[in-house]
Amino acid sequence: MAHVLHTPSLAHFKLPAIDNEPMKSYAVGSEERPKLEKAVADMRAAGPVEIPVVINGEKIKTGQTGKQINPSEHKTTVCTYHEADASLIKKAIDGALEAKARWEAMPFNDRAAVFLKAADLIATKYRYKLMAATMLGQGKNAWQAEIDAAAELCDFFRFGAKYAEEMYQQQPPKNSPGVWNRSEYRALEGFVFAVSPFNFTAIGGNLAGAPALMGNVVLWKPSPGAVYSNYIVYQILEEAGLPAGVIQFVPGPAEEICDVVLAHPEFASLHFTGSTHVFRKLWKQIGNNIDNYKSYPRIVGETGGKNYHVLHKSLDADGVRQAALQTIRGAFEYQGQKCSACSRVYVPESLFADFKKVLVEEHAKIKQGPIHKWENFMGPVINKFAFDKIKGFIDHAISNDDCEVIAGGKCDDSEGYFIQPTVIVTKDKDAKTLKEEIFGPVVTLYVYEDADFEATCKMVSDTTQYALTGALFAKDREAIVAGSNLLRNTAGNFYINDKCTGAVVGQQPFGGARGSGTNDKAGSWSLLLRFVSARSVKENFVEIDGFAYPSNSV
Ligand SMILES: NC(=O)c1ccc[n+]([C@@H]2O[C@H](COP(=O)([O-])OP(=O)(O)OC[C@H]3O[C@@H](n4cnc5c(N)ncnc54)[C@H](O)[C@@H]3O)[C@@H](O)[C@H]2O)c1
Ligand SMILES: N[C@@H](CCC=O)C(=O)O
Repeated sequence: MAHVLHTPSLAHFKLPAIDNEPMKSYAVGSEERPKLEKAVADMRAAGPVEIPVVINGEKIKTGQTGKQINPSEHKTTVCTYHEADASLIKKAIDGALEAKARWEAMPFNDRAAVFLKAADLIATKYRYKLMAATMLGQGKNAWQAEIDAAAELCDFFRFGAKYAEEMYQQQPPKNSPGVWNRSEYRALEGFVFAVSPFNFTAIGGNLAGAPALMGNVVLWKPSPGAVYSNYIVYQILEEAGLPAGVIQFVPGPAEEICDVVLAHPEFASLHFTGSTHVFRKLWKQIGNNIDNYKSYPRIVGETGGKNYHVLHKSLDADGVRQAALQTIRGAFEYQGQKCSACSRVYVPESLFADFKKVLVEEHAKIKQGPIHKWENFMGPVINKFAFDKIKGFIDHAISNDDCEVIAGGKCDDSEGYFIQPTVIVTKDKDAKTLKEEIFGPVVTLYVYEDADFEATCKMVSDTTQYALTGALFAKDREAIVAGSNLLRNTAGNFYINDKCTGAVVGQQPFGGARGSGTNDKAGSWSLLLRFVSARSVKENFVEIDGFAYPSNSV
């Protein structure tokens, strides 16, 4: 059995003050611009790197490899990664369980220090390298890489420590005379399985990092579309002092890995972000294995969205223009590959001509191309599968009499996976592109009669299975109140006169309900609560004279 440390508590430590990581602009002439340019150029010149599986700190080259390509120029490989197979996954689970006793016994300030140091390493020494890997591997431009791989990841680690500290301070409010009541927030028994998506480097770091911060051990299966950046995050945690075995980095074939992990009796929790159908499949698999587990697994999943902007007739000309500009950003930044991306817009008839005019004029100014060309607001979608899927939605709209493509619509995968930002107008409230998640740069507009605002809010609610993000643009305060109420359950993140993307850790805790996930709110205390199992401890200081109650006296 692993030796458990007995560490004296010599003080209650207070974390340093926590704030959002300041964002750099990368404008021409800024200090940071040439540094990032150099990091991207160096990474392109260096060619593909080789990434191992990491188990118990040991870098393992299995010889069974996959590759991550640069979606801006798909002939270029960003990394070749070794894949874990079933026997390595078993080894990873055994090693994690071995590492567990020491890690969960480590004082909180020491665990927190690892993540605070990792955040500082990301903000400084590794900022540009991590951003370059996110740009080249995941097709983000500089600004999108900054808000993800630098700012959000730092925020997840730092605010995570702050929320954990606050959670540990939650103690029973009452003690009867001669009694001391205490609450302990134990790590889960067993291990956590983190399965991360391609689209946010920060999400990968948080899926593995948040449970580990709470004293858990974690198997982290990254997405094939984000292995390079995710491995750098792993290495940063290692450099920050994360003990071997606490997070096992196991890229590889998703289904094979999931089959081994989800069948294991010590499987304690799934921490997933990705598509709704994969999450449901994994949930069913867990359900089917329920008799085999030592504990009831905690299932935490943030999944797809069909996010909306609703405009109200009270907007003036400036308000309409703002709504159009915010729609361009919300729908097309990072090529619409944010779970929060705006995918449908409901516009009152009286505003439609003006809204469409601004939208189409501004759309014509969008520059798209490889992300290492700085003028590009948009880059490629992640891979061939995504390209074909998104093109399928556009082709469907082109061939459908109820739909009109009013901007964009062209797709070109000759060098990279480029899909033009596409605007569709439909007369059909149940159009496919109004209902299904596309996860690409396609937005569908639906025009409603000015008098039908309430019915339209109901339509927004009833059209899809999702409830992730949404925005209401209005000037009239009564309309804002009415719309906010009518749309209450349509979005876990709701915006008033702002786009439906861009949640910031510590400011807008993120997550949706219905088909969009368990809404445990990434970047908040409530997420951390899912990775602990509380123990109530009552200590008694008083002795009793006998077992009988006073009421037994006669
Ligand atoms: N709600 C959120 O916070 C949030 C954030 C980011 C992304 N997303 C969602 O993620 C999706 C896009 O990301 P993606 O393309 O990486 O998602 P995805 O579902 O294809 O992949 C996510 C992870 O699941 C794994 N996976 C894929 N198929 C699997 C299978 N059959 N069995 C087991 N594991 C499997 C992948 O390898 C990856 O690690 C979108 O639906 C988007 O809305 C949601
Ligand atoms: N934090 C992101 C969502 C992450 C999903 O991809 C946002 O709010 O735009």
